[in-house]
Amino acid sequence: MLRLLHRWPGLLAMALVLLLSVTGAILSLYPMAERLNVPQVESTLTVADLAKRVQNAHPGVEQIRRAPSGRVVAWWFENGTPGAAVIDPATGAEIGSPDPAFGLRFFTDLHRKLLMGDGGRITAAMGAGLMLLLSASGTVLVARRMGGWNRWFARARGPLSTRLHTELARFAIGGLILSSLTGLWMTASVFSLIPDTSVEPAPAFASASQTPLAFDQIPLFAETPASALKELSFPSPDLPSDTLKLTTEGGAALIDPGTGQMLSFATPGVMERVSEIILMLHTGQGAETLGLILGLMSLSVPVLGWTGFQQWRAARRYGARIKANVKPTLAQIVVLVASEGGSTWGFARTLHNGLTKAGQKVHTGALSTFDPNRFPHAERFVILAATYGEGEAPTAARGVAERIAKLRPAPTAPLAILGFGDRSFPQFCGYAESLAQAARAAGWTELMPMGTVDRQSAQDFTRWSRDLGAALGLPLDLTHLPERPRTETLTLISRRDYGAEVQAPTAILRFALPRKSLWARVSGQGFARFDAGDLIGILPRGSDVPRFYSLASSSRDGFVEICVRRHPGGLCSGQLTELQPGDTVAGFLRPNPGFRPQTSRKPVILIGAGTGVGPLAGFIRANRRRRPLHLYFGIRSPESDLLYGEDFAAWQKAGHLAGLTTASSRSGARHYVQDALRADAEKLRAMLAAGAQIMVCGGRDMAAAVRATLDDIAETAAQSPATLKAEGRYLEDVY
Ligand SMILES: Cc1cc2nc3c(=O)[nH]c(=O)nc-3n(C[C@H](O)[C@H](O)[C@H](O)COP(=O)(O)O)c2cc1C
Repeated sequence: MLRLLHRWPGLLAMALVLLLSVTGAILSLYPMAERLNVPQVESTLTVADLAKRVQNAHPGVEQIRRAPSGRVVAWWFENGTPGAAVIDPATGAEIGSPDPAFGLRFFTDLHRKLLMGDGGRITAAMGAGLMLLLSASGTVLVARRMGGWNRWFARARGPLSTRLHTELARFAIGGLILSSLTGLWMTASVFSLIPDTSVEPAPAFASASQTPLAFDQIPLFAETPASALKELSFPSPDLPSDTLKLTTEGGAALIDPGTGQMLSFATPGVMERVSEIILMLHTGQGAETLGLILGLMSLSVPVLGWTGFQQWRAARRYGARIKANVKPTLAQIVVLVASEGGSTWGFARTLHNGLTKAGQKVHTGALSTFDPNRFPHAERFVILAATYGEGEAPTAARGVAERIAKLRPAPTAPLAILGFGDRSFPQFCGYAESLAQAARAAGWTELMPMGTVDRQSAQDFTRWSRDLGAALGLPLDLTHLPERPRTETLTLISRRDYGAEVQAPTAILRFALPRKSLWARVSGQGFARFDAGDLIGILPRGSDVPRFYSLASSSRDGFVEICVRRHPGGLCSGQLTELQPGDTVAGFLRPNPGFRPQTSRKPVILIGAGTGVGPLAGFIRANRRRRPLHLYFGIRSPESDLLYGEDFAAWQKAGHLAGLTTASSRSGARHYVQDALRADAEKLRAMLAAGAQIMVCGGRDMAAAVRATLDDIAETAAQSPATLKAEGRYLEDVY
């Protein structure tokens, strides 16, 4: 409920809340700028001195006002015309126009009333109300996420967007609550919803017969420092019994200009003082540093909005579809999920529903935010974890195994782990295995031995669910019906064929970008935004199990390109390599952020063989900044399967590709790509010493041979693939 209260106002009113916070942050700069720019009154200057200086310069002075920033403005009426100016209190001379600068007026109007009238004011107030709702619900959610109020300052866990959202919220929430509450108060007072209890001194009349005294003869003027002045009104020359009126923080007094006597006095009421403090807290006038801090806090709103939106999208994709998710603090069984592509969430949902039906209080959430303190009543933990790369964690769960290994004490509730993977990878369920080892290292009790699910096998899952049921003493026998991924239709526009002569029939297939709705474009969903190296899942006809291919293009190229080799008997590769322009396939996008060149100007050594050149070609095509990219490409024969052979010369000419080395295994000297690397050892070492990154894409055997060769070539431990990997400078996309 609380989450909904946080999410929907956030999403619906994002634009309005953003506008208010950014304009608020801009306006917070003005009071400080004003304080720094206007001359301040000397500490010894009295109201009498100031009044005299101004009157000398402008005998027709009607009023002097001093703002909290120290800015003194005088109004006068002389020779039949009114005038006003900012005054230098040291001389009484004019130093500028009192009208606010265009920027200040514009941003104030935008902030207060969206450049409209009362309708804008009410909308802005609604924005402030929503900000208050978001901040208040966010406060409780942060406390919940951290595992209680006493852990408010504990370290935030999880993927970057989640951490950033929590950290910023902790920094800014107090300021946002203050600004929205004070903003609401100010709008309410504009609409007279707050009683005006300002007290005025009782009316009084001056003795009309007396000539006005010099200001320093008036005791109150001589005693009051000019720094305490708020407003001084002079008597109207047309009304002989009119009085002087002096307003300071302490109150307002009416004074007889002829006798210097105070005729009446009023101190401000509680409400008036409260209103003043609220005005100061909201505008920063009179509290400029606080204003700047509040402005800085407001600036966190755009980032909070964006990271919150990212979390909503991630939750919508997976977690939000978990029905009857019990609060973490009340859960008996906690199911934690580490997934990249989302299919493991589908299994988690089946498990969640099965356990709930069996009468358990179950909470299912992402492993990335795991913190045992969030689950004080947990009796059992279950981790469902997919594996990526070479036995590595899905992107969001990186670092969790290391954290688990350091848990002291380990949770008392026993743990069951189920790994999801693919037996054709050498590190089958390698990440789940690392988690199991980490749990052992921490001394976390095992509920049952680790289970595995190969290629999302429903049978494997059912078998494991029975074992889990036995361990929990519950009748579990779960059937998982995989959800068909939501696909889009891709139409082939062109194909280039290679390799038939060397028994490696391969095609570069180029599809048109599917049409995107405006919403998909704005939110970057599906094919709206992707990079070379991301994956496309293709659902072949006759199967609900997707096959993944690395993308050889980015959305900026305006097409979707993949390289496919036809495997004997391969269902998907067979269908793809038979496509003709105009034919369609069903596909969906899966981001692969772990395989991207680092942003830097340093060289990149691209190593690929066969269809593995696809994403590498995509990086080269996208290399508009002409970073030095060196491609080592293993093929069978230059006459037959040199994929992108027609493009390399142009890319080299355009500066997109700095070096190209091919190694052909079925012609001439029978070279493999690792032989080409060995021949270039000197050059490679120099590039690595210059901070180069290595990216390898292709078959598993090729990748292993490349790793071994580079290990041989490395002269120092710092250049070894293991060290480079740990630094994120050695990336592999292997199949
Ligand atoms: C790029 C890529 C790399 C993978 N690497 C491994 C691996 O090293 N070991 C393994 O057992 N499974 C590996 N898999 C298989 C996935 O772990 C498996 O398909 C899992 O069910 C995906 O779950 P998810 O959709 O929840 O992310 C890999 C899959 C892909 C697409």
